[in-house]
Amino acid sequence: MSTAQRIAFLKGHGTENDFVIVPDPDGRLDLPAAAVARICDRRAGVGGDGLLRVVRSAAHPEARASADEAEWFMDYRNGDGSIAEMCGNGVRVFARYLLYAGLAEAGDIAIATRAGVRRVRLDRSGDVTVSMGRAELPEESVVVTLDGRSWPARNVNMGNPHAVAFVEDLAHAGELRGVPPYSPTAVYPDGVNIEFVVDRGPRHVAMRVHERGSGETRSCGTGACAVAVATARRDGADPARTGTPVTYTVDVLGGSLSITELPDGTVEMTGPAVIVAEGDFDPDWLAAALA
Ligand SMILES: N[C@@H](CCC[C@H](N)C(=O)O)C(=O)O
Repeated sequence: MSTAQRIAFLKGHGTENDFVIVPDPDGRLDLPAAAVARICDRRAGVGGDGLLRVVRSAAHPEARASADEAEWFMDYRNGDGSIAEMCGNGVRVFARYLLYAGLAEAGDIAIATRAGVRRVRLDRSGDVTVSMGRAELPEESVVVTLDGRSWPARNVNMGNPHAVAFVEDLAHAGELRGVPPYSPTAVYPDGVNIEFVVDRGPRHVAMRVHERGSGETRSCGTGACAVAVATARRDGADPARTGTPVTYTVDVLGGSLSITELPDGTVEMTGPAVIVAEGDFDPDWLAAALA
């Protein structure tokens, strides 16, 4: 057994969008993209759709300015190691971890992300609610193509980019092995998360998602918010105009999320967040992954 210092990790998920959580309060760990991809590898690593590094805002250059408002920064990485601005399921799991580790109290927790500070409400058990900020709906949109069929997709930004396509049948989405082609690609210079959506009933939809940097996942929180807002506009609902909140249930492969758009334009997401396991990286394995 190596005598090198052991680094802890945990595993968690939110509606089966799963994450490796790496506590690094003082921001000492340098995690290059290749190391993150190795850790998230489902065969050769711990396995996960993404990685959540838990860093004190004061110890991270991208979050230092938010340190007075939010003690902790969610350094989110996709499964391929790329950096994303925001992760909706991730921020619920991140908050659950803070409580689990005794780093925060139940109630309201502010968490710094690359998309800004997000406020999270949670108790010792039960669902977690996050104020996800406002959805932006840029005019430029794309056409998404899959298995020889094409659909227009609504452009929604939840801090990260989404293209929401309403389809007749989720089976049309096949296995979503690669990035579904979209055009014009210039609309999303940094890539995009693509949601395929069907109606399930009044204010109730189901989606599948191909995530930028992770492939098809069983859930995407920011994607579910984007879907709820795009569906509301399609249905002629706009809380900012009517003053009435609108709630959609969004089914994902890994469960269900409740998304409410409020009259002030902000979006609230409620769903589960689970810590599954904790352990240590083998120091030699980690050293090789970091090399
Ligand atoms: N699964 C996440 C989104 C993670 C980031 C995304 N893949 C991106 O690159 O923007 C969620 O729950 O929101």
